[in-house]
Amino acid sequence: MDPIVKQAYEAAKALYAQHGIDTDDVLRKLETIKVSMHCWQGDDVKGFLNADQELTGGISVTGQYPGAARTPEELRSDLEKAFALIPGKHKVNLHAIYTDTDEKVELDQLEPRHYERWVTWAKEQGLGLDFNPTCFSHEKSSDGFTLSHPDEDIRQFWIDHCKASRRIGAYFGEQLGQTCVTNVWVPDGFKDNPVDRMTPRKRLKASLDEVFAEPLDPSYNLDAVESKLFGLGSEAYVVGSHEFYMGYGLQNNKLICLDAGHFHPTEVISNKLSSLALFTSGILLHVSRPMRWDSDHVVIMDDELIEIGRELVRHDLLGTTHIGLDFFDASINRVAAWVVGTRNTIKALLRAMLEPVETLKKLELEGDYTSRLALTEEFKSYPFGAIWDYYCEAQGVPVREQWIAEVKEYEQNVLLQRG
Ligand SMILES: C[C@H](O)[C@H](O)[C@@H](O)C(=O)CO
Ligand SMILES: [Mn+2]
Repeated sequence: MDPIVKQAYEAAKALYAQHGIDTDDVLRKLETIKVSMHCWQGDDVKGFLNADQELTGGISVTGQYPGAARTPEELRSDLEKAFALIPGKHKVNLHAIYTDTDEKVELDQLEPRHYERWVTWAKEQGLGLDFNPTCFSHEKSSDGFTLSHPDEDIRQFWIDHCKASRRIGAYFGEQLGQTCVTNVWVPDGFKDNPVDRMTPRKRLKASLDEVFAEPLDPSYNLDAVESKLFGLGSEAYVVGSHEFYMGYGLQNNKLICLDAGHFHPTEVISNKLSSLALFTSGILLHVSRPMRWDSDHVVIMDDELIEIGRELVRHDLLGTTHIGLDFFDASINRVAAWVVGTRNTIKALLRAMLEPVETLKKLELEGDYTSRLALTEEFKSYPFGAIWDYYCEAQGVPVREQWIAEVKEYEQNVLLQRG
């Protein structure tokens, strides 16, 4: 252990102890928290099934940074590099288009065997896997509709794809001994004001009922549904709105996925957790960073990330909340994007765990808002960085910015060789 890191930790530990916070305990708890790192940051949401297809569904990746993964092997190598720079053991979130198979297979025909190599790798790496049907970047979604499509055959195709996806999720869970969260997001919506807002929602509801009809062991697979306010090309109306999925999820005991970029620009998901948690058995988060729109920027330590961490910690929601990441930036090194976003998400949880929550709650209850504000502000400059550095060192990953040199070396030796 680096003596400077150790010394700084001991000094910080003593400061936190004055407020009854046991930093060793905090780090033991932090170690148990898994973040689901999304595979699609590694190749700009292309996947391997129909890699030539244009990215559709109202999402967009901008940037030309070299080195995107072109094969499952390359993507796994990049993920391994990122995980080597992130403390803790985590999960990888796969989209259906990230098959690893020599077969040419359609989305509605997918089977667990098309992901066997991912499972073998996840076992070797001690990682969990999550899953998502891919209801975009396909000729059958070219007019912007999938599970709510008016054409029965097309709708059935997407229903069958989502059913297949749940079985793949259950296979992941059973094989890896870690529950897989399979998250359904569909882009369906209208660019301009619709006349009939209700009928597409009726069709989406009926489709979901079919998708979820098969009972699966919840210790293997948990279903989630993800809403959205608008997308590129669905600015006026999205079928799967927040109200739609909140209703559907509550009525059908599904995890409700809150994506930080899927609401009005000033609306935050942190403020939703304490309400939803009262009525759901669990929540899925897509931690992202919308900039003026659902831009999916890399997650930074901004006010909203700090607040998400606080809500999860203060209300003891870590046991029932599945934390996933969802951003894609092709203008910077993609491995670095993962590392920055994932380290920040874990660090935000640590920051929240290092706050004197009981004292603050007591002050609030007593109506001493002056002390509540003053103490909250003072804690912003408490030395959580020293605890973080110690955690990184203890977990065998680079301390502070030392990881940047490793990414640069990997870029030279691996990413730039991809042409
Ligand atoms: C690629 C993901 O499925 C996608 O980002 C989805 O989760 C989403 O947030 C769409 O805006
Ligand atoms: Mn999302």
